[in-house]
Amino acid sequence: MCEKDVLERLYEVVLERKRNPQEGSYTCYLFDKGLDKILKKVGEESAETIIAAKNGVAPETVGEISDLIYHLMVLLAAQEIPLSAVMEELDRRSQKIGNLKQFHTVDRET
Ligand SMILES: N=c1c2ncn([C@@H]3O[C@H](COP(=O)(O)OP(=O)(O)OP(=O)(O)O)[C@@H](O)[C@H]3O)c2ncn1[C@@H]1O[C@H](COP(=O)(O)O)[C@@H](O)[C@H]1O
Repeated sequence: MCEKDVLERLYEVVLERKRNPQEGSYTCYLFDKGLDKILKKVGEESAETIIAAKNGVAPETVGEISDLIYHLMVLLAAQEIPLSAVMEELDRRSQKIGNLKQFHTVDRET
């Protein structure tokens, strides 16, 4: 099973929670709390990802990235942005290689 399938299934579950709230659902708790709470969680999970990566413990980094991706899915659903919009953007970018801009090269040399 490829990563895209997992993401699509996760996004579907998140959308389903938004449409049909369920007791005991953490996703519903986030939608109930609203956008500020969802954004705080995205920030928190981003910071935890950075610290886990800095500590160099791969399973912790994987866990934090998974938390971050889940909360990003909730953010997409909250903003009514389809996951396919992100997939299409990534796909569009994959058509182009050699994306390093000239000024990045200069930055590294100085
Ligand atoms: N992928 C996830 C997922 N990743 C992380 N989390 C939850 O995110 C929370 C993050 O933990 P924290 O300690 O940072 O937060 P907390 O202290 O529990 O709560 P707050 O700080 O947000 O108040 C935990 O409660 C995790 O269980 C997730 N909750 C749900 N999912 C997916 O969503 C599906 C539906 O879940 P429910 O909505 O709970 O039914 C699940 O089957 C999963 O596929």
